[in-house]
Amino acid sequence: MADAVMAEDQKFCLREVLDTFKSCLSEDKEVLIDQYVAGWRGLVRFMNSLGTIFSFISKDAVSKIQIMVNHRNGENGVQYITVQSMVKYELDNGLVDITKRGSYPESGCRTLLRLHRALRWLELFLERLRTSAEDSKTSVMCSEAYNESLAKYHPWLIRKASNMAFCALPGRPTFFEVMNVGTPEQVVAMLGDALPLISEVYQVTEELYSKHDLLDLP
Ligand SMILES: CCCCCCCCCCCCC/C=C/[C@@H](O)[C@H](COP(=O)(O)O)NC(=O)CCCCCCCCCCCCCCC
Repeated sequence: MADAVMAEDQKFCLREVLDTFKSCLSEDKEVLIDQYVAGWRGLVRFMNSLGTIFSFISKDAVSKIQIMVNHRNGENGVQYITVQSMVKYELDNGLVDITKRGSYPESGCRTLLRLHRALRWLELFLERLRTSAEDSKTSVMCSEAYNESLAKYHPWLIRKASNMAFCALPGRPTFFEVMNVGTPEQVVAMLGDALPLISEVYQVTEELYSKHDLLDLP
């Protein structure tokens, strides 16, 4: 059993996780929810391997992932194949709380919006990692990326807890090792490959949400 767990762990490689995000866009640029959710699952697994101090973050991410999986497995699962079809279905059927929280606290639209905002954090953080010098601090890169993105949607206590957790991040060399991608040069190259795709997934979602006025869903 222990061996099986070890083998599982050894297989873990951040390249595969980021590749999942690459596979999120369909040919006609729709965002595929199964792949999007699989990408987040992989990232959460990576975060868990960094220590239990991140478990309050991973709990929230896991619960949002689970809400999306439940929509996909529900009787209207086919409506949730892409973010585009989900938005249309939920809006057409009045399944979204638009101005204040009410009957639909677990709508796909508001849940995915939270992950979407976190994707912006990821994009900013990975870009900082990619261009960082050897002696740069991951905690600083992480909190700068956070302050420019997710922080503005979080209350004071969450911001405080998040910034404390970031301080527990390992230094750049160890962080790169845990990514299990290869040499630092290979990590940087991999990030350079993955980032444009992550950024495109973010942009496509952002434009869709903006077009339907969904960027502030409660
Ligand atoms: C590697 C370091 C990990 C840093 C993670 C940075 C993100 C910090 C997010 C802090 C969230 C704190 C938990 C609570 C959040 C909720 O209040 C809040 C609002 O939800 P509500 O409207 O339902 O109430 N939720 C959210 O904003 C969604 C947060 C989702 C966070 C997903 C984080 C996954 C991190 C994956 C890290 C992978 C790093 C890979 C780098 C090579």
